[in-house]
Amino acid sequence: MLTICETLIGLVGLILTVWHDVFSPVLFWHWSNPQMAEVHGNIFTLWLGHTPGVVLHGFQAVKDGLNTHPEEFSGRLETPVFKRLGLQCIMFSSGHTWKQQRRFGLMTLRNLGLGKKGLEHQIQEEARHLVGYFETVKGKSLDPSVPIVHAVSNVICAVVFGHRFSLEDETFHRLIEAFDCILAFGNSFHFLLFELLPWLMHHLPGPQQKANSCCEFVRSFIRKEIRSHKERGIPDKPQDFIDFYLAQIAKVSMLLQCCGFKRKIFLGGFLDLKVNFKDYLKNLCARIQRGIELKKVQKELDTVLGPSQLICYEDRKKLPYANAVIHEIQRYCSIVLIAIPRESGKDTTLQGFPIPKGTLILPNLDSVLFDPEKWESPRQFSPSRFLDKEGNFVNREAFLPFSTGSRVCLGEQLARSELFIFFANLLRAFKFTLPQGGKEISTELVLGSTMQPQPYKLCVVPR
Ligand code: HEM
Repeated sequence: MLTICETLIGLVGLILTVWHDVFSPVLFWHWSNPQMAEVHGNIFTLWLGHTPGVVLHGFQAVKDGLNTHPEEFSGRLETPVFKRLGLQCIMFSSGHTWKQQRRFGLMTLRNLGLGKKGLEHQIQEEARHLVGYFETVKGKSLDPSVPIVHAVSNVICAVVFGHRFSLEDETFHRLIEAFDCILAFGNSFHFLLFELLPWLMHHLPGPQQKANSCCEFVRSFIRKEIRSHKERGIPDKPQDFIDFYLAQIAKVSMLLQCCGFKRKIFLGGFLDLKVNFKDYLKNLCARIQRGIELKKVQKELDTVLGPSQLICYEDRKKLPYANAVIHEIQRYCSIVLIAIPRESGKDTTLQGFPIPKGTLILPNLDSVLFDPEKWESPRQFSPSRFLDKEGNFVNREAFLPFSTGSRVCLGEQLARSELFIFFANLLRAFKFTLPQGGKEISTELVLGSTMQPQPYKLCVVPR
């Protein structure tokens, strides 16, 4: 009976939703359209089927919403798809479970050497492999996203599993494909149907079944990794995320069981963030080809760094222009249009507007990165906005690609280090040119859970 009701409610929701055209990716884009805020103000409500969603538009609304209401707006929606696919990871959990996972995640990243030499060494190692790979290609035209995806994925694999994979590894390819498939499903119309008609869609053939089997593949891969960690035993000094996790379970197994702390899912969730980063780096390479003064970055790199000097994150302080270019790319590309939606945990008010418990909160990060109140000519690419008159790097408060508040991106520091070290290594070693007779790289982005460039090819030529 319940499932029939669910289906009927879902159908009504579907009609409403399609009518309002709200859930489709095109409209996802539409919500973030500045004209919506011009008409309705910087805080406005959208009805997503029968759920109210409050969009926070522009720096002030996002900052007020996420920083002054850290507790009230720290929940996530628990949706049928996440439940069925078993995606109860740190990113999508709420309340006590989320707090526990977040504390443990931060502590473990620190223990593994985040902000110290330990994790930086992994990134440098991957940068070395990446440069080595591009050297072997000898300037032939290629899609650079493949080796770049491998490099960033390998950093997170080293953190979680304690080892990297070779570019030829079949399982590694399948793992990356599985994440791509899950993300693609998340952007599809079938995802929407699954949210609205979970019972029906669970039994019908279609992309939802493929996404399910991809989740199962990732889970079984992680199970295997956990098994092999258990077999070799936890070293006195844990080496990776799984070691820390197993050690923690051994210490407080009873407590963890009470909290419903699901290790494999957490790790799965943790892993899937590499996809964000991959899109960003793909974007980075595409944008590099356009009007960016790469030569100026390369001149700065040549002046400050030796040709074979190991590049550290700390070096950004001596490379203000390169640092400014990376920041401006990240602002201008704005790969995460809307931060992962939050859910209000109790009735509250925001800038005088009542926000009832259970409201979906949609912080529009794109509108922050292009807020005309905060950025001069925001639609122009201009690294100098991150430099003062003397050419020193300056931080900008509206630079929030990683969001802000209690659920700010957990991997922010890791991502920043990777971006800087990969970018500096690649630009020191290579110039990037279009293949002869090749098409200009399209600046149209592909809309998805993160924005991606159109497929493209480049020649990576040693300098
Ligand atoms: C350029 C790369 C990245 C960008 C732009 C980015 C951006 C974001 C954003 C916007 C959120 C949502 C925050 C919110 O709900 O307000 C988020 C969440 C998260 N990110 Fe990232 N991220 C990146 C890379 C990474 C990496 C490499 C990791 C891996 C450690 C990571 C781990 C996480 C986690 C665990 C969350 C969920 C935090 C929570 O819900 O408490 N991210 N990220």
